[in-house]
Amino acid sequence: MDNFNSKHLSAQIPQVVIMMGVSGSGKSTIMKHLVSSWRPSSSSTPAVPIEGDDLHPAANVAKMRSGTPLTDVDRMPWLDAVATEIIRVRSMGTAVVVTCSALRRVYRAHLAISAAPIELCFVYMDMPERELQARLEKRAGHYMPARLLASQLATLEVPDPTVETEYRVVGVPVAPEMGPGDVAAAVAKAIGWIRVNQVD
Ligand SMILES: Nc1ncnc2c1ncn2[C@@H]1O[C@H](COP(=O)(O)OP(=O)(O)OP(=O)(O)O)[C@@H](O)[C@H]1O
Ligand SMILES: O=C(O)[C@H](O)[C@@H](O)[C@H](O)[C@H](O)CO
Repeated sequence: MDNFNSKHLSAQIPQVVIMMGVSGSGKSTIMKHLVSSWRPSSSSTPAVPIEGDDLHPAANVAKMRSGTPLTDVDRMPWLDAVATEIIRVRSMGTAVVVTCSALRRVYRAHLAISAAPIELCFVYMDMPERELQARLEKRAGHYMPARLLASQLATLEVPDPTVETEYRVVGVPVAPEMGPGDVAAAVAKAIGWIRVNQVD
C-alpha cells in the first residue's frame, strides 16, 4: 500500500478529499478530526465537511436499516447527490472533506467525472476485517447494521495503482491501536496537509 501513496499523488496538494472505504472504517470520525485540525497549506480557511451518509435517498437508508445491501442502481442517485454537493461547496473556494464509501472503481470514476474539472483525491481507509467488525458491533445509533459488513467487503474494489482507470488515491493503513487523532494525522501526512494553527 505504501508505495502507491507518493506514486499516485501529483505535485498539487489535494483540496477535495474523499474518505472512502467500507462501513466502520472511520470515514466520518476521521473527517471531523481532519477538518478541525488540518488544512492544505494554501488555504487560510478551514476545510468544509460533507457527510455522504446524509445524502442517501430515504429508500437507501431504509434498505440498509433493514439489512439489505445497496445495489449499483441504488447507489447512482446517491453518487450524483454527493458530486452535486462537492461542486456546490467547492464553489465557495474552501477545501472539502467528503465521506463516501465509493467501494467500486466505477463509483470513484463516476464521482470524479461528475465533479470535473474539480480534482478529487480519494483516501482509502485500510483496516483489518476483525477490527471493522468489532467497531460496528460496538457502534450505537447508526442505521447501518454490522451484518452488512460482509457485503461491503465483497463489493469493495481495493484501489489498485496498476489499474489504468484508477483515480488519484492514497491508501492509509489503520492499525487498531491508532486513535482518531493518529489516523487523521496519518491521512494529513499522506495528502500533504498541515496543522490548522501551524505557522507557514
Ligand atoms: N481511530 C479510531 N479508534 C477507535 N474507534 C474508532 C476510530 N475511528 C472510528 N472509530 C469508531 O468506529 C466506529 C465506526 O466509525 P465511523 O462511524 O466513523 O465509520 P464510517 O466509515 O463512517 O462508517 P459508515 O460508513 O457506516 O458511516 C464508530 O463507533 C467510531 O467511533
Ligand atoms: O455504499 C454503500 O453501501 C453505502 O454508502 C454504505 O457504505 C453506507 O453509506 C454507510 O456505510 C452507512 O453509514
